[in-house]
Amino acid sequence: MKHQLRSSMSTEGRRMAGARALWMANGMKREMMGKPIIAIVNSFTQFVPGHTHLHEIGQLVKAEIEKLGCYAAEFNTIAIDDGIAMGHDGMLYSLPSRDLIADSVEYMVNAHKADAMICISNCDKITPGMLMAAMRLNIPAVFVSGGPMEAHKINGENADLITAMIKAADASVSDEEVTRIENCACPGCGSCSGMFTANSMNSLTEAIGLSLPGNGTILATHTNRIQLFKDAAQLIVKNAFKYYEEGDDSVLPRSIATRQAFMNAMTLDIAMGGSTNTILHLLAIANEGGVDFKMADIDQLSRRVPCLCKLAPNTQRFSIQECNRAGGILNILGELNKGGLLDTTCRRVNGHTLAEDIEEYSIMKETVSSEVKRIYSSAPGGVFSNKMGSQSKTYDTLDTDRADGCIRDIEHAYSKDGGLAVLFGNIAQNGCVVKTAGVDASIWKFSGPAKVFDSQEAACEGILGGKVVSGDVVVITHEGPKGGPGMQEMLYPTSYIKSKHLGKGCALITDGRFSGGTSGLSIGHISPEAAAGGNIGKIVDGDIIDIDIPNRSINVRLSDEELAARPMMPVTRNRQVSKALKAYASMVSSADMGGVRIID
Ligand SMILES: CC[C@H](C)C(=O)C(=O)O
Ligand SMILES: [Mg+2]
Repeated sequence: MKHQLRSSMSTEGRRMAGARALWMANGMKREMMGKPIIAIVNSFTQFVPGHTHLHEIGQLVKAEIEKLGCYAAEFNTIAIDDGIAMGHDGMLYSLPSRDLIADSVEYMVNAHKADAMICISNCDKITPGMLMAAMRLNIPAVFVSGGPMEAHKINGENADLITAMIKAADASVSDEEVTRIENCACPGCGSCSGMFTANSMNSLTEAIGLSLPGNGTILATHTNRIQLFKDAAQLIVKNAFKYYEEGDDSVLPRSIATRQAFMNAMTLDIAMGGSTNTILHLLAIANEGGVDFKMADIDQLSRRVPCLCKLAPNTQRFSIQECNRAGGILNILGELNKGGLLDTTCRRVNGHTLAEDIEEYSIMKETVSSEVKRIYSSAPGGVFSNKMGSQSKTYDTLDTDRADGCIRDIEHAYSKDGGLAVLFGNIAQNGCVVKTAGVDASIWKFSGPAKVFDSQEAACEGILGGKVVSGDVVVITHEGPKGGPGMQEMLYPTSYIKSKHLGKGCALITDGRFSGGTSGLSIGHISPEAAAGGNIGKIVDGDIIDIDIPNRSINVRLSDEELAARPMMPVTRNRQVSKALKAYASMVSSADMGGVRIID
């Protein structure tokens, strides 16, 4: 049964003459009326290298769509660069911007009754914000991200912005060395080259099935990225007609991003040691679509999914470009499928099932198609460029070494249970998260005295000032979604712990969150947060904290009675919070629900 075009609201009927006049003033041809109007949700900005190359691509997509007879209208969302916003109170705005992006997409698409949308995202909060909007609106949608940044290597090891941050705070490193590293750490456009949050989310979008093969790993500078945009533009038109002309609901985001798809995506996330932010965002995206996907599901998966792929910051040997050479996301999924860990019946935005795409895009088959070789041979250009598709270098061979290559098979897994874990205990009755893939196995069990700080800034000062010593557990409170507000990423304190060469000697726990660039024994998203009365707010210096990743527990060594009798520690910091952020804080949930807005 056909579906009526949403846009008919403003293009049909005598009384909409004014709206039609305005559509034609925008450039719509009269013969386009009565066909789907496609929104191009772009996110170009020159504040973020992951978005600085998106200016022209929106109009290239428009041209591709209009060749097929549909009118396409581009608009832009905001995009915050976490790596620039952090280290000061700019980071308070990062997570709140996710929900602002989701709202801005809803406003534009519903105000103008667009029929379908192609979402051009990339960095940390933009992809999840647009995914939240897609699940909220549930109109035909295709995702295509700006693509990952090339990785700079020094003596075969990754040298990225995390390297720059750690070296810069290490007094033993010269100014010249710091300058040398910062000059090469980010060699142009794209989302920072490790399995940080942006690349984690763009890879998960590919796993969920809302983007095309290669979306998570084809480099931003490669010409194959432009081909991906052209393919996505053609696909959104095809899907819009399937939905409105044929009544085919299978192209809708909620038909694709089902509970099974979320479980597949989380399985991938655990297997690749993705950023812990993905847990926060997947919970929020599922919530928008009414999908039953909770922290308990993540905990259950983390106990049986092996870690099959480690990229920066979990290793300095590989980054996204090497993952692409090993077959990218669909080949990690292929290895997981061999272990029966996926539901491959899930249908994807290209109309295929996951089983079909895993089979078609495997690089381990006898004969690999030229299309598959083209995608996974995309290699770095090796020169600075902030222009999309500025080079077309290729690898001579693909990485099919599943024993010691970038992607492992289950027999050669880094660990039998995954790269992410959920812990519970009297500090986190509703859970907290840790990226196990980034924790040295020697400290999966750790106990030590608390050193408590009620702000990220105070913690940074304490770590750099020598207040934190080997054996300590750094506790950063009142940095949750409500308490911060905005649940800051704690990349600076976790990096400073490394700068002070305490990486294996200290733990850090917080109701805040971590950048995907964080590794080490860093436990975040503690829920309930201190600002919601959580027990983390009762911890004082010297309390013994017991962390046990294998047994999934985190406790302060106090009896229930002692803990209940403890008062909440007062907040001593002096932080100026704007009205906009206070409004956010007044409605936001703790991290265990994804830091979502609670209205009803
Ligand atoms: C590398 C740090 C990056 C900018 C980030 O914020 C993340 O991955 O979340
Ligand atoms: Mg981030």
